[in-house]
This record gives sequence, C-alpha cells and structure tokens, in this order.
Amino acid sequence: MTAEYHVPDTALEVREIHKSFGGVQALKGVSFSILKGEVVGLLGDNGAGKSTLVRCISGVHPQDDGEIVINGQVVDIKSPQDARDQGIETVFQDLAVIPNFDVSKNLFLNREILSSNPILKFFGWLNHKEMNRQSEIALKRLNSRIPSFSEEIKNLSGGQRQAVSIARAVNWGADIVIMDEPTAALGVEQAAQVNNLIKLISSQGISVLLISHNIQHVMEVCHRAVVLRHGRAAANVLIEDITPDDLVGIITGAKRAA
Ligand SMILES: Nc1ncnc2c1ncn2[C@@H]1O[C@H](COP(=O)(O)OP(=O)(O)OP(=O)(O)O)[C@@H](O)[C@H]1O
Repeated sequence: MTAEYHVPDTALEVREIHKSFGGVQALKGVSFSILKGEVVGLLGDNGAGKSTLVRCISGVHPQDDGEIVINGQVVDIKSPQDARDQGIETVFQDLAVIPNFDVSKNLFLNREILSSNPILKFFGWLNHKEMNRQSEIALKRLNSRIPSFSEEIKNLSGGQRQAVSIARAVNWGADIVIMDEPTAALGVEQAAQVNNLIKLISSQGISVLLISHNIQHVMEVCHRAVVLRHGRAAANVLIEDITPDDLVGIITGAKRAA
C-alpha cells in the first residue's frame, strides 16, 4: 500500500449503529471512523451488513439506533438529501446514470443549471453552455479518459461510466464518497483506472468508504479495512498491518483480528 496520502482528521464516525428489518438484526452496534482523505475498505461475507450500513450512512434506511458524526458534529441523516447536505455522496452499483443522456447531462442529473434568461428559465430551459463548461472542469480534475462531455453514456465503457458517477459525486462537493463494488463488473484495465481514480480523489482530501469483495483491490487502494461479520465489526485494521490471507480469514470467520 502506498502511504503517501495525507490523513490528518476524522471526516466521518459511526457510533453503535443498529438496524433491524423485522426480526433480522442486520447491524448490531457497528462503530468506526474514517479520516479525511482516507480510503476505508468495508468488507464482509454475503449478508454481513455492508449494504445496510452504507444505506444508513447515505440516508436510504436511517438507522434504528446509534449516531453518525461528521466533522465532530452528530448529524441527523433521514434521507439521501440529508446525506448529500452533509457532504456524503454514494455511488451505488447501478450508477444511476441515464444511457441516452450525454456525460454533461448525467453529471448534472437532478441539479441542472437553468438558463439565465428569465423567460427561458420559466419554461425550464437548461444552460447547456455552463453545464458543459463545468463538466469539462470536473472531468479534467479527475484526469478523466472520457472522450467528451457530449458523448452519450451508452457509448462509454463500464470503467468510464464508473468515472462519470464518481465525477458527479466529487463535482457536488462531496467530502465523503461511498462506493459499492465499483470494480465488480469491470475488466482488469478498467478496474485499474477506477482504482487510480479512488487514489486520486483521496489525494485531493476526499474520504472514501469502499465496499469490495476484491481483496487485491482493497490491498492496493485502501489505507484501512473494516470487516463486518454478522452485523458487527469483526476487525478494523491498517492495510499495512495485515496480509491478504489474514483478511480473508477474518471475513470468513476462520481467524480473529489481532
Ligand atoms: N430490506 C431488507 N429487508 C429485510 N432484510 C434485509 C433487508 N436488507 C438487508 N436485509 C438483511 O440484512 C442482512 C444484511 O444484509 P446486507 O445486504 O446489508 O449484507 P451485505 O453484507 O451487503 O451482503 P452482500 O455482500 O451479499 O451484498 C441480511 O440478513 C439481509 O437478508
């Protein structure tokens, strides 16, 4: 793991998060924190509670009990908009992109810039020029290999679509980006590009919580790993202090964290 990232402060802390669905206790008191600019891998076997935890933090399924703390303040996240207002953007597996829209329109999805002409604005006309200008800046910031902001999403590769979703999150001023298996459906080269993008946004001070089943990717991009098992945090370890085999052992329950 490259250790050059600057990680001075806590960006997000979750304290004793509990969440049940009927009789199923998906989270039984999970606590951990993420430093600014830190990439934390959220690992665990199927059903361990990863998606539920991410949904709590991103406001999709507010927790039953426990606290979410941003920059030292306890915050009330009851909806995805609340999470966004706190600087948390989530890139879900479906990416929530519209294939027939170009990159620019997807970057501004639900946050379109309206025309500055009051009459055109009244009729909902968009200010494409400004949206394109800002899209170009957003893509440049991420050294994006996307050919053009006017390219339709359906013509992009899986890795490029992932990059658009990440750019959208970053473009909206996210301090914390949550990613759900961003490389799961990608080939080797595209996955490497997404991993480089994760390292880049981390180096820009953005924190990343990364759900992944890919131990190699976790070892490559994460500073730390939090392993969930049966709704509890079974380990919270620095990547430099653990081997891939031990990490897998903790995920499967064959090993205990030191
Ligand atoms: N909406 C829901 N209704 C009922 N039970 C749920 C719901 N969402 C999750 N669960 C249950 O909560 C537990 C944790 O599920 P969760 O999806 O968070 O695990 P996960 O670690 O993300 O698994 P995977 O890696 O398979 O996606 C499981 O027992 C699951 O069946």
